[in-house]
Amino acid sequence: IFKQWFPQELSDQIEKHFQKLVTYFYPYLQITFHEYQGDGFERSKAYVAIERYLSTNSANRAKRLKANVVKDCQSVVLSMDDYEQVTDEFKGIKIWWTSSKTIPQQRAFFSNRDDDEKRFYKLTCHRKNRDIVTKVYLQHVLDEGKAIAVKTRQRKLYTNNKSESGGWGSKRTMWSHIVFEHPSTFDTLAMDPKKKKDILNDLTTFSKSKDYYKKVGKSWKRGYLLYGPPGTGKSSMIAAMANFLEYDIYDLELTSVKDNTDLRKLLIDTSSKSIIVIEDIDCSLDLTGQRKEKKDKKEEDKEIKDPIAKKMKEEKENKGSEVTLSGLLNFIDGLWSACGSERLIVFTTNYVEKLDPALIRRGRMDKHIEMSYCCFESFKVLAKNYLDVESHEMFATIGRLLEETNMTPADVAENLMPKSDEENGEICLNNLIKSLEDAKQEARLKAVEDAKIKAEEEAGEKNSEENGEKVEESEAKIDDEEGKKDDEDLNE
Ligand SMILES: Nc1ncnc2c1ncn2[C@@H]1O[C@H](COP(=O)(O)OP(=O)(O)OP(=O)(O)O)[C@@H](O)[C@H]1O
Ligand SMILES: [Mg+2]
Repeated sequence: IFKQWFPQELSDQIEKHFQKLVTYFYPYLQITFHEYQGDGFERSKAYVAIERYLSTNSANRAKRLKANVVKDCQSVVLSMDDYEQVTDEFKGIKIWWTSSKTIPQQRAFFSNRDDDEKRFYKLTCHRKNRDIVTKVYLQHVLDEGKAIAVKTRQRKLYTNNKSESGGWGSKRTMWSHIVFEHPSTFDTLAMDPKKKKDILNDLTTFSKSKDYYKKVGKSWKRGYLLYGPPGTGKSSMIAAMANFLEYDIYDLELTSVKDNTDLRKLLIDTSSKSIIVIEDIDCSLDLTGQRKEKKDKKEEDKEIKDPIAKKMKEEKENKGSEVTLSGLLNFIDGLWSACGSERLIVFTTNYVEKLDPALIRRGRMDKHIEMSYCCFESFKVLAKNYLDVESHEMFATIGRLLEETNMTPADVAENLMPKSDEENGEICLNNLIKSLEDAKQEARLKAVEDAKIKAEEEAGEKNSEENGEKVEESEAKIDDEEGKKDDEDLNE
């Protein structure tokens, strides 16, 4: 009726003034957050954060909920259904959140598609609280939402794809991942309790030190070197660290990285809140022997005359990695390593003495952790985890034997694990004592054998020295005699 009686221009004017009048008396402020901003294909980060915030803080008060199964994640996130309203309170201020959507008018009547619907959240609050809501409350919502997202996300275990001669194609990504579900935690990890506490403190301090790192002018990362014999729990420790800090893991396979440039690209493509792991760093690449290798190569090339064989050899060599020690040093502590934040870099090795000192200096590898053979304290943790036994009369014997022999936690754990339904704690502890005694006996025999070999070697050396002296003497004798003969010849 309104449109019929008034001409278009006039009705526009009236509507404009009416709106003005309403805003003049309307005491509320409204802010909308759209799911997609502009032409973006990516969901707005603010929208996602608000969704998470509302789903945990207010969704239980809403009457109609919507379930979203988060992508490649098995958990269900409940959020407010469309056109639902919830109330939130912040420092005594009331804030209303409404979820809503706009539907394009031209949409075909029979169309079921909802991808052109535009969802948004609308915040309503009193105008007098404008400052506190826009400056403090919104920041609080976004931070909370982000923190909830981090807590509920599925953590991932990444590994690098092999880089090909042309680099990674546009479609292929540098890292592939699976969901990270390792059950190892610091509770299940058997090691000296003091050392464990020290590591836990170190990790907690690191994760809270964002501002401190900024203040001292360091990028927010920390290097750990885990070293020790095989089976002492280095890999388990990495998993425990990731579970404790709720970080992702990037397991870097150095031999599949073509060169230093690719190594740098991989680094840039890692996210924050992650652990970058290089396992068995001493075996991954012959980082120190590169120069020597090249010299040898020249000599070998001279020897290989057959052109086909030579070409095949060259091709084989080219396939290998060209990552150098300096490339790796820069990866850990160079300018590029400052991109991203909150990252741990962990190296593991069985032979720490083989590593280049530059690689493990403080600043690159800040904390060196030795994972050693099983001690009595570690055994107690394993006994509790594997057998639910906290004390037993056999513990004293085991403690003594562990001091006398070296056995890795992996071996101890294997002995403690029941192999059938009939095996109870006592049988398993007996098994452990038996294998500890065997190991002790074996070690003793080996020591005797080693001593024997050493003695033989020393005796051999002595003999050869004596022989050498004898040879020299006889050579001198021969020389003398020959000299005399020559003199006689000359005289004749
Ligand atoms: N300290 C430990 N606490 C608990 N379990 C352990 C410990 N050390 C080893 N284990 C057990 O032994 C197995 C092997 O351990 P892990 O793979 O962590 O050893 P590692 O030090 O990484 O060995 P490697 O040097 O050969 O890689 C694990 O599955 C774990 O169950
Ligand atoms: Mg390992």
